[in-house]
Amino acid sequence: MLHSRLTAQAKRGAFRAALASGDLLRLPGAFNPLSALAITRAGFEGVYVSGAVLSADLALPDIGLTTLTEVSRRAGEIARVTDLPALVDADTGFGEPLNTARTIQVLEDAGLAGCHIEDQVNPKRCGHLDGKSVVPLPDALRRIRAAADARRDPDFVICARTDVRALEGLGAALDRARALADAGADMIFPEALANAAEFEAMRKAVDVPILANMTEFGKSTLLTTETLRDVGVNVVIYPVTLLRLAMGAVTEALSVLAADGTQAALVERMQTRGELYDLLGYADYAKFDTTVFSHAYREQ
Ligand SMILES: C[C@](O)(C(=O)O)[C@H](CC(=O)O)C(=O)O
Ligand SMILES: [Mg+2]
Repeated sequence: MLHSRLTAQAKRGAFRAALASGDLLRLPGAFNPLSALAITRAGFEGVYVSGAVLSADLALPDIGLTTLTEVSRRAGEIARVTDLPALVDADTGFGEPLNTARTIQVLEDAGLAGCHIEDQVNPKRCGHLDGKSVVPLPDALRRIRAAADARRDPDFVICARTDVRALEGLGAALDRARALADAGADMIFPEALANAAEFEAMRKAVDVPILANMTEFGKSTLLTTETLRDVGVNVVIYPVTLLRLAMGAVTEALSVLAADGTQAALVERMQTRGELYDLLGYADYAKFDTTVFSHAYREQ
């Protein structure tokens, strides 16, 4: 009931330990707190909070329009319902290095286990689209140093994302990843690597954990968990997968509803009332209510 019994600190400690284990941690993107419950129930190792999903949820494109307040609030709502660690997309840090420092503290307070900060120029865009650009290396390093210095819980994971691969090639991405790790990044998110061989090269280039972004309709081949494990990836995110599936179902359902004049044909594909209540832990709330009621009754 109320879902998470763990403090944010405990989740961060567990995330650190899991990263150090060398196992592959799978983090599907939650599009709301309820989907975070489903991810938890399904046995995944963590929850990802995507900037693309958060923007889309507000009916906005992913071009840096969302604010720290919006992101931290939604990410906090998601993080608090699960015992799993939640990693959030903090885009470019929401401003200059001083803003990035504040971002880290706000996200710590919101109960996140970590976040990633990228080296794109503002306004940023999806890492799998053309036309993006990155800041010079010294600026990228300043963002990461500011983030690392600001953190109060040493277990809060600061992941540095570099978007250099799609712009300057793999060699430049490997160089930048090394420099970001030296500047204090706990993990590297090399955006838009092409294939398994490139992840393998990244694995060899840095000593810190690396993250693979298995987003659909992008520049990266969709690799299986088996392949990702083989090349030594530590974290895999499926950032927009659940939202894309849900919106696919929504779009189709609307046309069936409009055509048939009833949702009857759709019912068998729905999560049932019973399944929803089970996921929510409805029975536990009812039990709690009874306890409160009996207690109050005895007092009278
Ligand atoms: C990971 C990402 O930053 C996100 O916001 O989820 C996006 C995902 C996407 O747009 O498919 C990105 O890769 O830039
Ligand atoms: Mg993003």
